[in-house]
Amino acid sequence: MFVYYAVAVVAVLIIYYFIFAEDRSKEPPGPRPWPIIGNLLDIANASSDLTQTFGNLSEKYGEIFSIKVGMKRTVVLTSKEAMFTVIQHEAAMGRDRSGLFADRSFNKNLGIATGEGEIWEKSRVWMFKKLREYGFGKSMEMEHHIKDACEALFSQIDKDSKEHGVVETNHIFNAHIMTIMWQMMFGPLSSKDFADLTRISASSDDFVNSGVTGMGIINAFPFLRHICPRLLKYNVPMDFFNTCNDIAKKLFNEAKSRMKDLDVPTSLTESFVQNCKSDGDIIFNCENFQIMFQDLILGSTDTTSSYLESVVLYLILFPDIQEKIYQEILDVAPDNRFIEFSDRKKMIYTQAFLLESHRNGRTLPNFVPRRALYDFYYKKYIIKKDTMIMVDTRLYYEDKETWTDPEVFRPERFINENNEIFNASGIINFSVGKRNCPGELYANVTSFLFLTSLLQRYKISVPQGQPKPPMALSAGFALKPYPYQASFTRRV
Ligand code: HEM
Repeated sequence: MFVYYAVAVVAVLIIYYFIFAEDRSKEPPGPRPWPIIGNLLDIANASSDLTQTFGNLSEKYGEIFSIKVGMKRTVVLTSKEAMFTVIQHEAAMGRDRSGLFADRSFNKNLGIATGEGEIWEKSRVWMFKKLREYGFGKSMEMEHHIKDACEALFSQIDKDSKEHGVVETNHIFNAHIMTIMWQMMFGPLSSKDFADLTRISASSDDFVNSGVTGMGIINAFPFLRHICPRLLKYNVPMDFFNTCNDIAKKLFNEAKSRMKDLDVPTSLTESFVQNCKSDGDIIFNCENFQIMFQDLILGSTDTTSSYLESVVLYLILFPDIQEKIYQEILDVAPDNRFIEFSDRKKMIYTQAFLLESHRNGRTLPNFVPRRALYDFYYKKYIIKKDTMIMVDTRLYYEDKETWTDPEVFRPERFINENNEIFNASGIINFSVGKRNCPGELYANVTSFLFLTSLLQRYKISVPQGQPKPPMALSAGFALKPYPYQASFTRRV
């Protein structure tokens, strides 16, 4: 009996596949999707590596192609022209708000990273304007927090070096980087804050370590998270989101009770609370605050930390390059003073190294998926309402016409004959347009200061007797090196 049912189901699927499949002739080309599973077989067959898969499909179908990820109609953009044109289109300002994305925000349109329309726009503008008042981007104030974070990192490196002779670099930056955003949101760190930071940091590490397979399946088939949550490790990201939400709610309520006795807010959170005047306000309410807190903590921490892990990897893989940066540091600060962000103008090679690290590290190669808010066209192709829009930056960064020798790690490609930085705009890791990454400056200041203060203090190398770690990167929430160890030898 079972065999008859199975044959009948297969027959229906084949009839659907060849006869009833919808007309997609005006959409970007791509492999024909199967009912229910879409193109998951093409994706799985092509390669286990998503960016490789997208590259293979792009070779066959061009700079823009269609796939169905489960039931979700998706277009993938692989050329700079396609990315820049589509991503900046007003119709492409939506986000995927199904499955995990919906669950993380109480099934509501909230926050910056997954919010849409008025809520997104107003939340983003308010948050980043206010952050600037509390130090964000203002060189000296933010540098002060970064300097403290570097000191804490050095203590950890010294301790690990003393105890083990080497340092495990996996996640070494995360907790320290989190403290920078924390202080801009809540003010100076207290001992209570350290307990919260440790909780968030631990659950964020679990989230990032849990891998992307389960989340990819949930993304393709959101209903499966209710059927087999444990198998798909659905609890791991949800633990992280719930931990963030609990802590944000607690801090919101604490600020609320403080504001009863205060006229002038002393932190961003108090400022937010002061604006919460009416219950129905769509921006100034506790739930929107909780989601914005998640956006900032997750948005600023894992990205910048993964990028810095790549930076340290390139330093140990290319000791000559490390030495050149160190010489530049000595030229600018022979007395070993703390290097400031304004010093970067005199540190052309260091800047070029950081750009080349972005080109190789890519960090968020698929950006954050967008959703088409209405039908629109790219060249002759229609991108229909509710289509997911993804990018893949690898082909662009490996394009020989653009980069001549993309396979070589060569900071000099960003320096012109007048010893000035050249083609910095070739780095597109922070995306473009009005929904680009609002944390670009923060990431650049943080990575510049972490790099220079690390090299002022240590010579970093592959531990003696160990093979060089691979340059290939591992995919997770962000792209980062496979775990590796490094020796940190004190210079001063
Ligand atoms: C190396 C570090 C970073 C990289 C490579 C990176 C990259 C990105 C990318 C590609 C997007 C998606 C933009 C789009 O949809 O077009 C994004 C969004 C976002 N990033 Fe970053 N980011 C980094 C650091 C940061 C930092 C430090 C912060 C916070 C200060 C931050 C906060 C955000 C937020 C809130 C969004 C959502 C923006 C929106 O939807 O309007 N990011 N980031």
